[in-house]
Amino acid sequence: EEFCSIERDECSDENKKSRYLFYDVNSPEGFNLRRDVYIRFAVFAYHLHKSPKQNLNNFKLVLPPWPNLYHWRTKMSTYMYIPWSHFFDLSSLQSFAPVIEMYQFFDEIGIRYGEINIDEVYILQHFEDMFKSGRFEDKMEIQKCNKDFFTTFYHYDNITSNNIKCLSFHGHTSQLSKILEQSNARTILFDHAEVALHDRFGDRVYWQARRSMRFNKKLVKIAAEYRQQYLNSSDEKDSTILQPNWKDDKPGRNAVGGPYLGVHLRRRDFAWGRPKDVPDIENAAKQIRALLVKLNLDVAFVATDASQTEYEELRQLLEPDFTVLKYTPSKTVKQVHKAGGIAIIDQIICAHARYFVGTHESTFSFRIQEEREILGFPVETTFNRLCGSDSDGKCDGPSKWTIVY
Ligand SMILES: C[C@@H]1O[C@H](OP(=O)(O)OP(=O)(O)OC[C@H]2O[C@@H](n3cnc4c(=O)[nH]c(N)nc43)[C@H](O)[C@@H]2O)[C@@H](O)[C@H](O)[C@@H]1O
Repeated sequence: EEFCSIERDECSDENKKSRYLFYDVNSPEGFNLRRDVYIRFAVFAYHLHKSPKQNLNNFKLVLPPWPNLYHWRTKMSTYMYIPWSHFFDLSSLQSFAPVIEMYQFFDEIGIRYGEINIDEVYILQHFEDMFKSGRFEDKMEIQKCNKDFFTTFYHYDNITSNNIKCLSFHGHTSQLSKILEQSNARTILFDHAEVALHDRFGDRVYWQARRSMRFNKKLVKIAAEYRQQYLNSSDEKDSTILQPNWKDDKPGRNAVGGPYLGVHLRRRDFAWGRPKDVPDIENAAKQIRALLVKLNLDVAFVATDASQTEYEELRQLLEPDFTVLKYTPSKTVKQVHKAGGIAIIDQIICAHARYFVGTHESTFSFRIQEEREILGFPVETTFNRLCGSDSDGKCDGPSKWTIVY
C-alpha cells in the first residue's frame, strides 16, 4: 500500500523508504500528561532510529495534532489540529528523535485531501486480570476490545483503517517494536498510548528527550518580558541562561531565580476530587504567606486554573503585606497562543522563580519541576508542594526526580 503515487513519481527516494509511527492519547487526558506520553514515544523513536534493522530504523514518529482539550474550556473552532510547533520548538524536538508534524506526513506521502488508510491500528488496553490479581508482568496479546476503547483518528474525516485491533499490553513502550518488526505495514498507529510505560523513567535518555523539549521561542519571549517588567527577573540576573542548543547545556546547580515565589495552584477537578491533598484558598494563602516570610520574599507569582473569584480571594488574604501576581494574557496572546501557550508561559515564569511550590500529583507542576532541574536550581527550591487544609502545613513532598546527564 503506497501512499505517494510512485507511478506519478511523487515520492522522493527518502520517502519511499520511510515508515510512519503514529500514536494518540485517551481523549480526556490533559496537556501535561500528553507531554509525558510524548517523551515515552520520542524515546521509542530514538531507539528505533538507532536500530541496525532496516525495517525499524526508517520509522518517523508523527506527532498527534493537538485536539480541543477538555481543560481548555473553549468552543473556538481554531482549537483543532494544532501542530506541535505552536507550543514547542520543532527543530529542537527533531534534534533528539525523527519526529514530524501531521501536515509534514501529508506532504511526504503526497496526499493532503484524499483518503488515508492506516495499515494497522492497535488500541492499547490493560490486561484486566493483572489489575484484579495485582500481579504485573510484561506481556502483550491481541484480545477482545474492552468497552469504551476506540480511536478517533485525531478527528480527521479523511483518515481511517480497515485493520483495527485491540492489544492488551503491559510493558515498556519500546517493547512495541515487536509489532513493528513483525509487520510490513508502512503506517502503524497505537492509540491509548498512555497504557505503555516509560522505558526508563528518569534515566539519561529520558532527560535528553526532556531537555530537547524546548518551548516555542515566542512563548519564551513573552514570559521573559513579563519577568522583566513585573518580577525584576532576567536570565542574566537569575543565572538561568541555557545554551541555544540543549545538547550544549552543562550540568550544574547554580541557578538563583528571580526574587519571587512561584506557586502552581491547581483548582477545579483537583480541588473537588482531592480535598485531602489540595488546600482550600484560605489555607493555600496561609501556606504561601509562611513561605514568603521564611524565604524573605515580597512577591508571589501564582499560576492557576482557579476562577477569578478564587484568585481575588487569595490575593486579598495576602495583600497588602505581599504582592500577588498572575499572568493575564492580552486578547491577541489568547487568540494566537491559545490556552496551551498561556499554560506554558505560566510554567516558564514559575520555573524561573527563586523557590517553587506546586500542587500534589499535578503533571502541570511536575513539568515545572523538570524545567527547574534543566535550569540548574538547587533541589530543595523545586520539589515542594502545598499540603491539604487539614495537614497543618506538613505533608510529604513530591518525589525528587533529579536530572541525569
Ligand atoms: C485529574 C487529571 O488531571 C490532570 O491535570 P494536571 O496533571 O494538573 O495537568 P494538565 O494535564 O496540564 O491539565 C490541566 C490543564 O488545566 C489548565 N491549567 C491548570 N493549571 C493551570 C495554570 O496554572 N495556568 C494555566 N494557564 N492553566 C492551567 C491547563 O489547560 C492545563 O493543561 C489531567 O492531565 C488529567 O487528564 C486528569 O484530568
